Amino acid sequence: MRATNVSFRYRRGDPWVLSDASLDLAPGSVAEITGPNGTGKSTLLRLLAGLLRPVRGRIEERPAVIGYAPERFPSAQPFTVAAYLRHMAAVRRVAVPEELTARLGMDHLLGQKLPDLSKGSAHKVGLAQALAGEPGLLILDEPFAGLDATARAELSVIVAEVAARGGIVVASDHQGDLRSVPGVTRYEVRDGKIAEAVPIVVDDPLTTLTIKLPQSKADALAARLRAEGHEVS
Ligand SMILES: Nc1ncnc2c1ncn2[C@@H]1O[C@H](COP(=O)(O)OP(=O)(O)OP(=O)(O)O)[C@@H](O)[C@H]1O
Repeated sequence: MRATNVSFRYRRGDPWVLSDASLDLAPGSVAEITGPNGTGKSTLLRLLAGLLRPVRGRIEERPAVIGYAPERFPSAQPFTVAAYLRHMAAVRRVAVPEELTARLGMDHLLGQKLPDLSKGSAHKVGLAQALAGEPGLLILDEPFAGLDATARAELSVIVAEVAARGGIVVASDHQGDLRSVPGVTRYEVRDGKIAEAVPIVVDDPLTTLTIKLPQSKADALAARLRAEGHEVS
């Protein structure tokens, strides 16, 4: 799949979010999308998923079965979890993700109404519907946020399985969990472009650094460090 010279802005007169941005994704690849806050990561993911159309440029060879999980699951819908998953599977013409709900530890949620779910549980519903049907393209916006440790570990395994089957996985991931998946390529969205980021050396042991700085500069430094792939809490 290929995005070539893609430019996008939400409205005429708005600043361009992406400008002549290109990205090549081979079958079986896992791409982590990084970048400072508000730089266009979610926009890029929606463009790749086909939910937004480039204003200029083109996206080609997109796999037929696409799974997309947004950063925030829209839980204000009058369905139970089971009914929602059945409905989405029918709309997408894929199988109901029964095995996946067990793997994500959400079988006990199936009878609950979507608006009654906690944020983490609602997030799992979004993931389960995206993972249904063995997607050839899996787009995940901050998939690990709000998940319990067991579900986080299982999701990494599922992502690796999708890639091993030849699927393309593209995800933003502030938490850094995706890096446990072998062969992840990191890309940074910055100034409207997409560039391959410096690879993280997984074997390099992590250390914790305490930094004291003026409060007013903390957010900007945290964003910069996250964009470089560091864990910041
Ligand atoms: N629906 C929308 N309408 C208009 N502008 C939007 C819309 N969604 C996002 N934007 C703008 O597009 C730019 C990129 O936003 P986007 O959400 O893609 O960034 P992001 O890198 O995912 O941010 P974050 O790290 O905070 O999640 C921002 O300036 C944002 O305000």
